[in-house]
Amino acid sequence: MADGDSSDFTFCKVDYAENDGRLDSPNSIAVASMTLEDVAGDGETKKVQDDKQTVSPVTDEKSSSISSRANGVSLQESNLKEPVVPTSSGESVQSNVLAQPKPLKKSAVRAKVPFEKGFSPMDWLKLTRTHPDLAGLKGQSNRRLISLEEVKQHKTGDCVWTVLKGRVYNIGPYMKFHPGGVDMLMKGAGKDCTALFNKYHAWVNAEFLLEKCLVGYLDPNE
Ligand code: HEM
Repeated sequence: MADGDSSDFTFCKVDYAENDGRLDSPNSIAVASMTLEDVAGDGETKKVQDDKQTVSPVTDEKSSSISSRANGVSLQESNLKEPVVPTSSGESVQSNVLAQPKPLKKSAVRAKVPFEKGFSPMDWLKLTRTHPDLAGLKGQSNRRLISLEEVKQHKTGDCVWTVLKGRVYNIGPYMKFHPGGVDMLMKGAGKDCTALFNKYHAWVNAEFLLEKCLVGYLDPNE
């Protein structure tokens, strides 16, 4: 920019001058103010944007407080301290929802373990397509009822059984493919892992992922 040029930027300036010093109701909010002179350097002064651009808040003239007509929420008299919730009868009720935020539910610490080469989710999908008997059924039906006692007896090697949402799976072949690692998956070995599963990733579609690992169903009469 050539000498003598001037530029003046003002961002988000709130004008309280005509507002008796109160902070609840600005009369105008300057969004951006910019004056550029001699932009092209040809001696001709051009005003790119002039004067204060103001956005007036939606104002209730009587009370000069901000009110949102779109959602019917009024901040009148509240001085923005507490949220005001509209009721079905149309009146506004003071709410302390924001004043006392609910404590966040502590979520489980999640840590992904790097995959060994050949053990990515895509490799698992390929394996399930080429090896239909990952459950190790050897011709047995995968619709039979299985007791928890029998599940407990399968905790090692290629035969690691777990119960998930009433189904019994052999998770042995899935071990090295599990994104949470072998150690984590082994916590479900020989027992019902539904609670642990939901704690870490209730959204995971195990029914699909472990389809070929289905051994049977947990006997509900136990
Ligand atoms: C038994 C069937 C299970 C299946 C099919 C399974 C599957 C998965 C899948 C697909 C992910 C990746 C999730 C994502 O990217 O958002 C994952 C991650 C994980 N899983 Fe499992 N899981 C099983 C059981 C368990 C159990 C019993 C535990 C804990 C004891 C566990 C702990 C974790 C952890 C800590 C992660 C890493 C967290 C993350 O994704 O950031 N999983 N599991």
